[in-house]
Amino acid sequence: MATDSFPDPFAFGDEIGPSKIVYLQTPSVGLRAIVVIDNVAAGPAIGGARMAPDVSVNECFRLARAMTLKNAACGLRHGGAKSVIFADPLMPRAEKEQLIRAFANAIAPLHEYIPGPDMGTDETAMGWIHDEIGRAVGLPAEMGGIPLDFIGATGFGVAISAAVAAPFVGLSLQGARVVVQGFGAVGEHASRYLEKRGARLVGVADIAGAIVDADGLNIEALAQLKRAGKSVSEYRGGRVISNESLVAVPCDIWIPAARPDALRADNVARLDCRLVVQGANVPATREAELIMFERGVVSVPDFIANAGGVVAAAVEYAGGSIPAAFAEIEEKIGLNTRMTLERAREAGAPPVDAATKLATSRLRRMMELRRWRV
Ligand SMILES: NC(=O)C1=CN([C@@H]2O[C@H](COP(=O)(O)OP(=O)(O)OC[C@H]3O[C@@H](n4cnc5c(N)ncnc54)[C@H](OP(=O)(O)O)[C@@H]3O)[C@@H](O)[C@H]2O)C=CC1
Ligand SMILES: O=C(O)CCC(=O)C(=O)O
Repeated sequence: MATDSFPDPFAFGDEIGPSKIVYLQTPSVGLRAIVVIDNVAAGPAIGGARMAPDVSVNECFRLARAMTLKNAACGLRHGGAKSVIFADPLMPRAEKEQLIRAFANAIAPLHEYIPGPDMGTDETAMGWIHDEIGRAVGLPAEMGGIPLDFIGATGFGVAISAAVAAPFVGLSLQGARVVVQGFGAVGEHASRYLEKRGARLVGVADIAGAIVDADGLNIEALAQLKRAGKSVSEYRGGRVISNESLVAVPCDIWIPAARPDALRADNVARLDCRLVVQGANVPATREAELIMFERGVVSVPDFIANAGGVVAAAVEYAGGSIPAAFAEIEEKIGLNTRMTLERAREAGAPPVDAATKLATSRLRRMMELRRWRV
């Protein structure tokens, strides 16, 4: 199927999906977007709408698959999808609103896709989409939504996952040293929730730089810098290091909370920690997972640890409340983290393999119940 100028559109296909890859263009407003609806056996697919200038179809597919596994692992009545709007998220607000509203209209016929916030979009953007087509999650509280990023749903889940995983590496969160790559919605809230449980943040990075302090960084001071549009590397005190060096900062728990493939074959051996809890989506390559396993670093996969946002989104979709969302996140992520690490230990296998089995066995059961399996 592939030609020299166009990739094979079925290259990603396997027994799970994707069910649709849709390219969207509205030239009059400069909209260019891709939606990957991976699998809808469990119900309409929920997945973030990302705004970024540089995401490939392959990356969008990997993100959609992560949503399929995440939603299945959590037993949600939703399939997995992801979308990317190719644009600079820092564009002027009026232009962004026009683009997002155009995106909403372009996805209107894709009834099996429910968009949520992701990197470069937020609850306001979801409000615009809902206003256009009556379908989005992670809505502003004023619209009856659960503002996922404001309440730190994903960061809370990451902290729960870390708390359950810690004893598997003989660690207590009390006094545990934590490094976080990315200080956005996930990174900041994960840092805060872990600090509440006694851990201390000893290293953090954003796009512009990284800062470390073995005695602990002040999270509120870092948050103030970000609110003022500055980099965490402008923090007073501590030591500025390069972004590439963050991976080697001595700590107990290393949390990727930024872009894909942060941990790769060429840098993962530099990790100096016992536990990795994946806040970002697809932050470790397959090779990196295997190297961590060989080196005895326990790695909790993204679709287990970072499900807090989508669990809250599903609760919102079903008409539930913020306290109900927190309770479900704690229960589902705690249980999935424990089952993943126990099964990995029993099988002598990397946690990502145990977690994939856990998610796909639930998914296959749902696929068997659907007519279109035949
Ligand atoms: N928000 C959510 O509920 C969920 C998010 N995720 C995933 O978590 C990750 C982060 O999402 P979210 O926090 O919402 O995104 P945000 O845009 O709020 O934050 C991303 C952070 O990562 C930083 N960053 C980007 N690139 C780099 C880099 N190369 N090195 C270091 N830091 C970098 C950004 O820096 P700067 O501040 O300078 O821009 C920013 O601080 C993504 O992979 C996302 O898909 C997964 C589940 C749910
Ligand atoms: O934003 C949402 O609704 C779902 C969260 C999401 O996209 C993710 O977990 O990556």
